[in-house]
Amino acid sequence: MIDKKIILHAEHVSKSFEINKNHNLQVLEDISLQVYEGEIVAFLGKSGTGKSTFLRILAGLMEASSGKVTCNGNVINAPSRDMSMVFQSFALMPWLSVFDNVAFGLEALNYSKEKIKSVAQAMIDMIGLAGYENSYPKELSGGMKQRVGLARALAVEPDILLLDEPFSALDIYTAHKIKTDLTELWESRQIKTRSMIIVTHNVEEAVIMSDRVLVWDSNPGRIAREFKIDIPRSERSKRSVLDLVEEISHHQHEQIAYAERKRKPHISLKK
Ligand SMILES: Nc1ncnc2c1ncn2[C@@H]1O[C@H](COP(=O)(O)OP(=O)(O)OP(=O)(O)O)[C@@H](O)[C@H]1O
Repeated sequence: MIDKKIILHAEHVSKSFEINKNHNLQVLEDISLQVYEGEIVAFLGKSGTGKSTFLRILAGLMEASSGKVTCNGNVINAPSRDMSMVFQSFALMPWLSVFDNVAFGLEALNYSKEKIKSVAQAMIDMIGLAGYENSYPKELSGGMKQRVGLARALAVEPDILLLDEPFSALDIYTAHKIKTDLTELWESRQIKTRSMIIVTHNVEEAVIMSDRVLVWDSNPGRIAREFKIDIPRSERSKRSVLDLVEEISHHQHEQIAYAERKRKPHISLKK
């Protein structure tokens, strides 16, 4: 068996926030994760399980309380050019045109003006925004804004793309189209990204897009279970993944029911 290369490695990551002098909220507890070259990993879980917090720690946007993250063997304690992030809220700069939003990250890479221009234009064409170079975010639909977010993140050719609920603000048709485009770019290797992590609440999205679904549990947040998706991506359709979607949804319902039972006081009715 050929050993797969680990690109991103989190070791025993915990995080707590100080709520007040007497109270720390433990959001993540002892999370370890290895992300390999060539895979898409989905984080699936209900709200508040700490998925976004963990993603921010992986991206170097937030410090862990304990534990360590390395990307390509380098310790992450600040944003790294090996990783880019795509946000649910798009996080575009409203005062910049589509072209300048996409070119923004390239300017930090000390590329020549010509190279910035050609890379940004190639990315705009690839992601389906040709003709909108001079538009401003306020003139775009949600789907187009997220295409700009993706083009900006991909332009710097990150090894890892981190996607924090990238489709949840979009209508289902637009979301479906962008997901399909992104997975096609990934499958055909038109993008140089070697791994992706996608945070989602949507079981079907996780199963259709990823190679591994990691189901999160809360209080404190942790990875509770892993489901491997062995169906080739090109053969995945709503029908072919139905059993897996049902199995994962069933697991999630059991998790929620168990948490509810723990939360509620036991009531016994005596005659
Ligand atoms: N800066 C912060 N200070 C205090 N608490 C925080 C902070 N950031 C996150 N939290 C808390 O950490 C917990 C996990 O939040 P997080 O956003 O990581 O969860 P999530 O699983 O991504 O949820 P969602 O799917 O709704 O985005 C929540 O209880 C949240 O209130």
